[in-house]
Amino acid sequence: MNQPDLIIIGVSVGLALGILIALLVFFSVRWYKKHAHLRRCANERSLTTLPIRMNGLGTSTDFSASLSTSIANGASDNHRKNSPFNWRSHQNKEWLASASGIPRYSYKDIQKATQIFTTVLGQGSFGPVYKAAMAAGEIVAVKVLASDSKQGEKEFQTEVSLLGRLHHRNLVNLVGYCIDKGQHMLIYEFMSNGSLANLLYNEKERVLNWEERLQIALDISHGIEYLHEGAVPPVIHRDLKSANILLDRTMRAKVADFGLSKEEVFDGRNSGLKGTYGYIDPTYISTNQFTMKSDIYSFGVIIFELITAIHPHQNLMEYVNLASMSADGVDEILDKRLVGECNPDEVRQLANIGHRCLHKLPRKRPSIGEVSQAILKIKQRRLIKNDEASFARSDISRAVSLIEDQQVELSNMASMKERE
Ligand SMILES: Nc1ncnc2c1ncn2[C@@H]1O[C@H](COP(=O)(O)OP(=O)(O)OP(=O)(O)O)[C@@H](O)[C@H]1O
Repeated sequence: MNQPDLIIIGVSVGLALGILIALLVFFSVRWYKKHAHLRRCANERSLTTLPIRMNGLGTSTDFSASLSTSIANGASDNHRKNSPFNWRSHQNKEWLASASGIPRYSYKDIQKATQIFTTVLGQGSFGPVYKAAMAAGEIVAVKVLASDSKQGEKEFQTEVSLLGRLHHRNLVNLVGYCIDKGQHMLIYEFMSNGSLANLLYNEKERVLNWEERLQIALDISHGIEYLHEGAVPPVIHRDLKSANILLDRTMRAKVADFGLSKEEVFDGRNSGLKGTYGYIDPTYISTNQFTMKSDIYSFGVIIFELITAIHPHQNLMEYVNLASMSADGVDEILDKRLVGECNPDEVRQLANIGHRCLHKLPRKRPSIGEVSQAILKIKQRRLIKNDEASFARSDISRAVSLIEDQQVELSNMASMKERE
């Protein structure tokens, strides 16, 4: 072999080696990237997995363990593979729990916090509600879903996943939940002044004054405004009523029970309707279509409850229809306890908003944004009037003190003259 041949062979071998090394590096980088991605995914999954608080002591990850177990079982277990309903519902449950971002408590935690379910705050269609003091000291309300409730599980899932992403100062916030020992519980912030219904209709409660009622109307409309216009996707409450408006210790109102898919209302026939009688939009009854404007209708009913303290089951709508016949008709149905204690113009303005919410045609009802604006205007007008009145008051007092000063000066001058 001559020298040029040797050079060609050397260069070829070198090139082949170079290509081999480049390929090796390329495939190593790909392998590394793929594994790094898988590791990241695994980390992300464990980050969104909720820890379970065990008796307030530390945390346990048996929930994430059960998640990975169920995934592994889902892949290997033929029975589960062949029954997609079971598998999907199980997977869904875990996803809801981990995606909601809300603390999960054990049954023991709740048992201890409620002192073995002793203080009952009330009873709803889902089951009893108890007062509880959590390990960290916060007072909460625990709603125990009745185990015989047909839709309990579904409502539970709906509410946990929904509430996990809905937060507003005029909504009753979900602060925890419990799925343990076959029990499902929802843990809410405690609303120490109970429901609006109780405050309006329980004679033992103190009377809500007009300012408070106006503020409550505004708070409710802000809560609904968040559900209709702030939440993505928007949320229709479907069961707005005074029993679902709760008040905190400063009498600020919050909307409760949103996201609960109610059982059908039973009216002697299988109507298929959801909601509470007295608050249901008549258009929904005839079309079976529930829209945001159906929530507006229910809010209209609540507005008239605030004005009259007459319960919808006590012919409220008949009184409201009569009142709508004249501009000052609402004066006749105003809560007797407010007569002489509030500005009749403000009552009429709020009633006017209420009438618009109750319009027979849903498209003629205002949006919740418009309702909030209109209620806010009533409050603003009052503030302006109060300011004007206080300015006028201060003007008068300034004039009086000026006259008094002048009188003192005159009498001083008179006494000086006398002395001269
Ligand atoms: N977060 C809370 N803080 C204080 N009390 C509460 C709280 N949640 C509920 N309650 C009390 O428990 C009662 C029952 O509430 P729940 O929401 O279960 O039923 P409801 O709204 O009255 O009726 P339904 O379930 O038929 O709509 C309420 O009227 C209220 O007195």
